[in-house]
Amino acid sequence: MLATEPAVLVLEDGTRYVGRAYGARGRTLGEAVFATGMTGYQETLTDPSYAGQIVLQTAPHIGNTGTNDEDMESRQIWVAGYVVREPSRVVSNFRAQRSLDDDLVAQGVVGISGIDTRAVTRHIRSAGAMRSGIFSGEDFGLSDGEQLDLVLAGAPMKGRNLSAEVSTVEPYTVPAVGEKVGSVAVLDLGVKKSTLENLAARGLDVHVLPQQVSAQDVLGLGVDALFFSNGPGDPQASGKHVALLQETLRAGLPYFGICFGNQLLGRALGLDTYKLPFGHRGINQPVLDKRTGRVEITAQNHGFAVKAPIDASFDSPAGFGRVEVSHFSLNDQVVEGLNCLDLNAFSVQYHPEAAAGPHDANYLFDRFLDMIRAQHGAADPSTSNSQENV
Ligand SMILES: NC(=O)CC[C@H](N)C(=O)O
Repeated sequence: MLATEPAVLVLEDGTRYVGRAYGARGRTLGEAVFATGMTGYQETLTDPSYAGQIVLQTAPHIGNTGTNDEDMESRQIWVAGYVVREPSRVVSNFRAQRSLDDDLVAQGVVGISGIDTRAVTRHIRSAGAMRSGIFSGEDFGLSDGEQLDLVLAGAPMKGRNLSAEVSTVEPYTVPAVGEKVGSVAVLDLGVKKSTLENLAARGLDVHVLPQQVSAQDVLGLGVDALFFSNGPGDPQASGKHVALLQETLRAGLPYFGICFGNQLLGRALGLDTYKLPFGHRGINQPVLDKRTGRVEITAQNHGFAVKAPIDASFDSPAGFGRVEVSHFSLNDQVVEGLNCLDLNAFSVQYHPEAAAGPHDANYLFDRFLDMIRAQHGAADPSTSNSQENV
C-alpha cells in the first residue's frame, strides 16, 4: 500500500521538496547524489559504496521487480536514504521474494516518494552535491529551520572515512571455482559480492580481509596478488590503506583496484584526489581505453577522482616509476584508470563487475589473472621489473 503520509527532502542550500513517506518513517541525513541507471536498484541499494549517501533514482518507476536474496551485493542496504519518483504499486517478477518497500522498512531505511527526481538532479548538477535530509513521521512536524539545522549539522562527505563501518569484521575465503590458478587477498573497503565472484570464477582463492589489517598480515598470507575494493568515503581520509599499499607495492606484490581501490592506488603513487562537483553514478558512462582505442560503456559510482595528466605518462611522485592514465571519461575527461609501467599494478575507477550494468569492462579481471599468471611464470621474482624500479 502506498503511503499518503507526507515527507520532505531538504537540501543544505535550503531547497525543500515535499513528497510522500516511503520505506521507514523518521529522519535520515546524508549526501544527496543521483544515480541514472534504469535498472539495478537492488544492487545499487546494497552497494556499500553508497554508505552515508541519500540516493535519488532518476528512473521514474522503482521497485517493479521486487527484491530477492540473489541480487544482494552485500549483507544489507547501505544507502542513508532513498528518493524515488514513483514506487511500483505491484511487484511482478518470477524471482521476486519481497517488495522493495518491505526491505526498506525491515532495514530501517527512510525514503521519500513522489519527488520529481529529475528536477532535483538538475538542481544538484548546477549547485553541486550537497548534504541533505529526509524527514517523515514525527520528524516531518519539525520546523523548516530545525530540519535545515539538522542537515547542516550532518557530516560532509569530504574528509569522511567510512571503511570501518562497511568492512567485514572477520576474514573469510571464497574458494576458487574450477581449477585453482592462484590466490588473491582482497582488502574489504566495502566490497561487492559480484567482484568476489568474478575473481573466484577465474580460479583464484579469494581471501577477504577486514580493512584494518597491516601490510605484514597481507604479505604473511603468501598470496599472489592484492586487490583493493570499491568503498564509501573520501580517499584522502584513508591514509593507513595508502601506506599499506605502498608497502606491498615495494614488496613487489601485484595489485588491482576498483573505484576506491583506484583512488587509493593514485594516492599511493603520490597523486592527489579531489571531489567531483556531482560525481558519476549510472550504468552508461562512456570511457576510452587508451591502449586499444576502444570505447567501453561502464557502470560507475564515484564522487571523488584522481588528479593526473591524461595525455602522456609521468613519473610517480612517490617514486614508483612511470605511470599512465589508462582510461578516461569521454563525458568530462576525468581519470578512469591507472597503469603502472614499472610495477605489476593497475586499477580502474569504474566497475568491471557491473552489477548492474554492461559487461564491456569484464576483460579487466582477465588482465589481472594474466598478471598473476605471468608472476607465477617469472623464474625469479626478485629480478622482475616490479622489483628493479621501485
Ligand atoms: N564506488 C566507490 O568505490 C566510490 C569511491 C569513493 N567513495 C567515491 O565516492 O568516489
